[in-house]
Amino acid sequence: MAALLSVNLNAIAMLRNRRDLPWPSVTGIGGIALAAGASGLTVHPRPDQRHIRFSDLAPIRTLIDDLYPDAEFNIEGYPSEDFLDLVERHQPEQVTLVPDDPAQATSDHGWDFRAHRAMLAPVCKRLGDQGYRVSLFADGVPDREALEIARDIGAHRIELYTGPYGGTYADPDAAERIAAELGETAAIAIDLGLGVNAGHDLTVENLPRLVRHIPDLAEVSVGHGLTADALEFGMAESVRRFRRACGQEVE
Ligand SMILES: CC(=O)[C@@H](O)[C@H](O)COP(=O)(O)O
Ligand SMILES: NCC(=O)COP(=O)(O)O
Repeated sequence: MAALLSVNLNAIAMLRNRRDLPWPSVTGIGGIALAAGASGLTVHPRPDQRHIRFSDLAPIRTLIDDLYPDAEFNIEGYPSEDFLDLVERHQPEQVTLVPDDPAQATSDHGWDFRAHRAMLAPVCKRLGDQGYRVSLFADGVPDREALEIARDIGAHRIELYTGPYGGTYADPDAAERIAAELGETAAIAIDLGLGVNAGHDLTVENLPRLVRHIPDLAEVSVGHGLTADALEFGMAESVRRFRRACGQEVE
């Protein structure tokens, strides 16, 4: 089955936060994404709320419950007590735990499962006992023993960190090498009974190669690249709409 697409709304929230105005509407754009067939919405609220605000979560939950009950809400973040509280108040279908430092500009690595086993195990149990699907952010390194730890502490899935793969946009040989390694890692995870998601810097251009290497990829979450794509492919229509608003005759 083809990988599902969860649309990450962080970039939309960041654009909204430039002004003290309610647009672009994070929930509104989320609704457009779901109406177009996205299987879910992803948010990665950070402690400083620099893009997703904690107050964005309730309307997204309501949007899905009221209009798209088959869609999934995926909340990502570092498992601080505040984050876990946010998750438990908004009940996403999936929680993706990411080893982010609050000062980090964006996510740039997966968990060190050996070093963080003791911290992650009770968190995975707490979330798993409440019925959440738990996904752990993982580097694309085919390290079976590390992935066994992820499985043993109760993760249902891993999310492969694809930042290094996204960085190879000008180097097809490197893209092929990294995609093969991600594929090898995914195959081990699947063999261990874990589902495999992927995300970070994915684009229309780099997704086909990735899915060739990970035929059983469950889900990708995409924000930055998808927002850039929406701007590029939506800009012409917006210019026509604004020209009409200016009183111009537009073909
Ligand atoms: C875990 C991951 O790769 C994404 O959620 C990414 O961290 C998005 O966060 P930013 O939008 O802050 O870059
Ligand atoms: N979970 C990863 C994710 O949502 C990726 O976001 P982006 O790098 O596409 O902005």
